Amino acid sequence: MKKLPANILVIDDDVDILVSARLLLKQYFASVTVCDSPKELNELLSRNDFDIIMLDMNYQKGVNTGKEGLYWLKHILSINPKYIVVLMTAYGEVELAVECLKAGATDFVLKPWNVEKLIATMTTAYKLKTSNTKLEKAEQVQEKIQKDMHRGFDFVMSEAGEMRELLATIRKVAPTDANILILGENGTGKQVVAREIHQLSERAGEVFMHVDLGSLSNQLFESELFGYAKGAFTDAREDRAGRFELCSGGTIFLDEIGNLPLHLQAKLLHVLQNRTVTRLGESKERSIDVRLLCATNMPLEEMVGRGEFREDLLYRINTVELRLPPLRNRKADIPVLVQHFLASYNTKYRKQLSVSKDAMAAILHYHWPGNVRELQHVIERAVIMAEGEEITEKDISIKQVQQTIKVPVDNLDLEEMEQLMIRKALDKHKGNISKAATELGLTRAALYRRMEKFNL
Ligand SMILES: Nc1ncnc2c1ncn2[C@@H]1O[C@H](COP(=O)(O)OP(=O)(O)OP(=O)(O)O)[C@@H](O)[C@H]1O
Repeated sequence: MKKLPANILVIDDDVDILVSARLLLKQYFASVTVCDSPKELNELLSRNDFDIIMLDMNYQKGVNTGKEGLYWLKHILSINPKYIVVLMTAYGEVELAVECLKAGATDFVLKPWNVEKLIATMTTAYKLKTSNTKLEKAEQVQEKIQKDMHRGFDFVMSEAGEMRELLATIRKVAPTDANILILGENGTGKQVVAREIHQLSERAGEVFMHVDLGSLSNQLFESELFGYAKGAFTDAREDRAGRFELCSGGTIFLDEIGNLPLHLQAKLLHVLQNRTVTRLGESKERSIDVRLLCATNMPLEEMVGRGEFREDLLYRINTVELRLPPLRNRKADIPVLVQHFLASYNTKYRKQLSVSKDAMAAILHYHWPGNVRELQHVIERAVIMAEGEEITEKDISIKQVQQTIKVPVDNLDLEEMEQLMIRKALDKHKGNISKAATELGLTRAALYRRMEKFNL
């Protein structure tokens, strides 16, 4: 028979009872700790994460009032009201047992016990513990999910051109449990890709937890990620699980990992190596089972060279590295993304707009410093502003199109100069190929060839 993964503590001053409880329970449950004095409770509870505590009612020879048991029951529940306590009472102590149930005990067993009844009681108590934990986790996770609800995280990517290989890699690595580091400029879609990986993994039915490390202060970083015990700091009014515990079974996405200060990098490394977390203000370690995805727009390898990022942490997080190219280098994605955003904003603003050829040409020739995020905003604004049936070039408010590109006079790299001049001409003429070609003294075909060469 498969043992239940329960961690049980049995407290009784009668050593014979402890020996037989241990022998019996070990056959059905993963871990059984025994102790002959409730005075050791504080120490035991601070070091271990017990699922069920089996507590005797009397600890002094000749005293059978059960008052001591009631006292220790209350003591345990004052440490954490969520503890599952099963009491051991003798025949004739029914009134006392009822009093204990009112005080918060989960159940009681009669001594001497009937083996089947004892195992059934302990199994039910363990199921109650796990469903309470799931409920607690669900409530806390719900809060985080609610925040994400209004955001659209549909993932679209062209199957053509530059992105084909990247898509293939995403599909290949997603179902594995490999740690993945996603690199790319701001707004290139690192978070969308992380969510897609989670969706394509075996953990899809579990939680996806996004943690923006860039927005957490040092103090918050530890309590948010690892949780805390009541009283660990001034505002810690109750025990709270951290994000790692909350998403156990699922995926954790550490965004902006490059912002993590060195001393916290060491803590994170410890968690990843041991697959356990210790809540602030506690000493016991709790196991976690999470898949790790990280993202950054910072050059982590250079940071390792400068001593700003731990090399051992880098190797732990980048089993697979995905580089999301900036939007300007993945032109095949632009029409797909435009249609995607157009469809969703048409629905949102109750319109049926399409994009005119001129507008699409301008979009294709812009260099999108803000990447997909900027494109999304531009399309939303255009949908709002457009008056006819089409989005025209004038609805596409790409301010930077008009900005002058400075040609560095000390740069003598001919290819780079050529690229800059072409971009400058295209910007000046808002993506109009004929006008840009005339200005550059090239035929349209020659300009197209160069644009292809430079991926413009
Ligand atoms: N491939 C994509 N398909 C659909 N939407 C996308 C895609 N890539 C990006 N987006 C949209 O662009 C916006 C920015 O994406 P996301 O937040 O994933 O980028 P990021 O690289 O994580 O940005 P930052 O580095 O600034 O946090 C989001 O609103 C997202 O929905």
